[in-house]
Amino acid sequence: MSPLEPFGARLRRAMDERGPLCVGIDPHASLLVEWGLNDDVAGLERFSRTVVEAVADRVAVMKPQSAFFERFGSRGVAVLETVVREARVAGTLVVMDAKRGDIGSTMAGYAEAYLHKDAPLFSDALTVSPYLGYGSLGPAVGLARENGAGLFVLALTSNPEGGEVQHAMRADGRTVGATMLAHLAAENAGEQPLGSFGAVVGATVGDLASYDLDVNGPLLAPGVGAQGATAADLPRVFGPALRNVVPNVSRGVLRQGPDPVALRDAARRFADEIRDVVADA
Ligand SMILES: O=C(O)c1cc(=O)[nH]c(=O)n1[C@@H]1O[C@H](COP(=O)(O)O)[C@@H](O)[C@H]1O
Repeated sequence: MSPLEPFGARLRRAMDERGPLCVGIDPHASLLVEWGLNDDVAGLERFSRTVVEAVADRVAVMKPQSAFFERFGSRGVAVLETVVREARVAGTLVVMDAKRGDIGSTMAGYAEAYLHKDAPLFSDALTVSPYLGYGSLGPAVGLARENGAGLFVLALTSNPEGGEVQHAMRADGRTVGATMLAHLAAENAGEQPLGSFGAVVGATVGDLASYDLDVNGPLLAPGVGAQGATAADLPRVFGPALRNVVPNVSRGVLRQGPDPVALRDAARRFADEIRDVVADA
């Protein structure tokens, strides 16, 4: 596997081989305690390593949530570096969930931090916020292309508050969320087998019939499990775009720990349910 092979192509293959499930690595303080760990750097490290060892050799994607590592300062970020490296070595693709977004010149710095192949936190893809204007993401798009990485752009997020921004109607009659999807479709035009610039579309957002989800890129769908969505909701939400959906489950799997067998079983149950609904669609 060439490190410069585009993320979209690598993701398509991983989804075909392993199914589309993404397991989140979200070391909430409450989960550390539930697992009998201390809410400290040693607990963070044990938690993350256990999750990686349990599932990284079998799921297509893992998504560490940077916030829960940053909370411990530089030592937490050092753990995050290890998690990213070990998960990638185990054969899964890593989406860094840091939801970065800033004016273009600063965005270039964030891009260097996550999307340059020599960066300590280099990840296969990064979540980014386009709400300083889609064009502000330009440096991240460029560096991702150069390094075979990808982006997941927040379009229609899973939280109930997102609608006030994302469903807002623009003067041209399109919603803000639809505009982000249109930018991504343009970014991915002509890419085979799948573009590298995905959208985040929550599994909880309900009927999206009025949105064109055909962006020729992956759709990261958080919200399954703890936020109330189920695999059975996915066909209704995503319609014909279901084939490109990467459902993320974090707490729904993590709450089954710390037993690695229980974590693996939980991931397999979600993966099986998702595979069945995709096959039936
Ligand atoms: O970008 C994300 O991953 C994301 C976007 C979104 O709209 N909603 C959302 O829940 N997420 C992330 O997905 C994960 C969901 O975790 P669970 O609700 O525990 O499965 C968290 O890390 C969230 O930050």
